[in-house]
Amino acid sequence: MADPDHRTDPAVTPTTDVGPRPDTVATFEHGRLAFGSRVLWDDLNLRIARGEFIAVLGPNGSGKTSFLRCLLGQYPLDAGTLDVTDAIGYIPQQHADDADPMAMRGRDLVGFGVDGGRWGIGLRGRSRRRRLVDAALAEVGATAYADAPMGLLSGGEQQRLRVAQSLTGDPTLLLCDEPLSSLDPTNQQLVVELIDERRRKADTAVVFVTHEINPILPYVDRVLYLVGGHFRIGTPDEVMTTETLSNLYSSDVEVLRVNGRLLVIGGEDAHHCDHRPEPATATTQPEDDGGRSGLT
Ligand SMILES: Nc1ncnc2c1ncn2[C@@H]1O[C@H](COP(=O)(O)OP(=O)(O)OP(=O)(O)O)[C@@H](O)[C@H]1O
Repeated sequence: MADPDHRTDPAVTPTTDVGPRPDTVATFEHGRLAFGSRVLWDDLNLRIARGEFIAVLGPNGSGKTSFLRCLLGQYPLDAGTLDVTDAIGYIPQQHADDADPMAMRGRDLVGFGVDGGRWGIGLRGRSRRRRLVDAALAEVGATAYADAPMGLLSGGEQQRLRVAQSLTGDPTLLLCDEPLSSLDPTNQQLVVELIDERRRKADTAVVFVTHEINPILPYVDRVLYLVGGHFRIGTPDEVMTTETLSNLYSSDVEVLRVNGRLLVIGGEDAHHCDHRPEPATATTQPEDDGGRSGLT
């Protein structure tokens, strides 16, 4: 967790602890990712511990999926280092499935997690595959409909199968890219509980990209909030405040707590400044920015 010595702003954790630790699944040190002149983040120092639940928040285009892609090894950092476990499970955005939903059964989808969809695996491979698929289906309670075509299943059942697919490799780090979108509140709750159960049972770290923090708020240890090349890291109580988000968005944002839920007013509108770097303002950092600005 936070190293008090690195704190420049008592409200947030700007630069989290760095250095090797056995209970760590990923460590960014001075990480920077940019596409051309567009900097998504710079000087990112973040250690993700076993069993930790991290929510990645931010407006469209702020770099949430790119953050997952870095962890998956698909996007190399432009500067700094990333040390990450290779035992990673991944729940992609729902529309990422490209197979015919009526031609594919649930267990086929889960099997892709074992062999990536390769054909021609030998007999020994097949029995191992079946064992891993059955175990993953049981872990998420999806055995009963594993042989039905995906296209006949509800959104919640389909998402359960995607969670199963992500667990076949026994991950120590589970990356979730908006797994709740297009689910109703009941199924959102079921899927979050499933993911959190895995976290608790196997001490698997969870990095959860979402536009809506409320369904996961009770489970979240820390938030990584990305906006237009800036970021904040800290507990929900530290980051999800009027002061911190107004500072991050460089505009008025109000955070209200209503019946245990967070209501953020203004942030989504403000995000459209994410192309804001201009020569005159790009190098101007808020006083408490602690060097976390990604603007160059
Ligand atoms: N391979 C790439 N090459 C160039 N630009 C890219 C690439 N990948 C992402 N980007 C750009 O980086 C920015 C961040 O994209 P990313 O998909 O990470 O955002 P996001 O926060 O996940 O957005 P959303 O909430 O809409 O899913 C976008 O402007 C996107 O166009």
